[in-house]
Amino acid sequence: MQFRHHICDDLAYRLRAHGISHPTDEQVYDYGLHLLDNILHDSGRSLEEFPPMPLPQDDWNVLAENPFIAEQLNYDRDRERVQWAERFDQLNDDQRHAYNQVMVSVEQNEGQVFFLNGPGGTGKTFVYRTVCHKVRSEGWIALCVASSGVAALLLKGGRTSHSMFKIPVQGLCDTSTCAINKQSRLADMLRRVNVIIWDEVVMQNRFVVSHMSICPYIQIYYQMGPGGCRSHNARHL
Ligand SMILES: Nc1ncnc2c1ncn2[C@@H]1O[C@H](COP(=O)(O)OP(=O)(O)OP(=O)(O)O)[C@@H](O)[C@H]1O
Repeated sequence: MQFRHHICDDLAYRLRAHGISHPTDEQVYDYGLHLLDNILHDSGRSLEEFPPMPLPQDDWNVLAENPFIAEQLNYDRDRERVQWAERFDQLNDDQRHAYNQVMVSVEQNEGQVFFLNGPGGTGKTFVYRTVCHKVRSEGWIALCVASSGVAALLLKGGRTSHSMFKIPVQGLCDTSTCAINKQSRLADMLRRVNVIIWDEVVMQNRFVVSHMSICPYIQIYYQMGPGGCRSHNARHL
């Protein structure tokens, strides 16, 4: 109670951004408790386990959307559509073949895994950007990850795969698991993903690749970059 004013000092602003034009102090503190509870839920705990902490009284879920989902949907769909159309018209035959294979799987929710392989500068990035624009123009989620921070910088909305999927950094083996609680907001977002584009996947430890391809959260990922990666259930393009 003693520190609540300091902990919640930016929440009045956030509530105003959500349409509550004059939030009372009680609303601000209650919203703060709700956010604390959300953070604890991400690690499988809850405020109820920490008496005498008060519990939130209002249902703030209707107000506070999942920030992971909001981030992935925060694209201007009309702009994405225009960018998709520009690129789609320019695809050459091979690129169009790869694009069509992936988009059929995405649209029909087939959950296939593809590897796109080719020499440097042959237009692999061009294809996956076209896929991304199409998916985002439909209001769907395209996750872009890369095995290195530098490669992730080149992707729109890109993150490193370790950061996105909480992949263990050390001691990877065939029983390793990603540190994602299935009740977390990150897991909720992953369950809604339509396509995952994974640049430079061949740089990844083989246990990461084989586990992600059977992970129930993941419907599809789509590898770009030179190299000869193989997987029993991947289609090579
Ligand atoms: N169909 C196309 N029409 C016009 N420009 C294209 C087309 N395909 C690729 N390009 C251009 O060619 C250049 C190289 O393409 P891109 O970066 O997609 O290759 P890449 O295979 O991903 O290369 P790397 O393996 O080095 O990452 C880029 O400037 C891209 O805009």
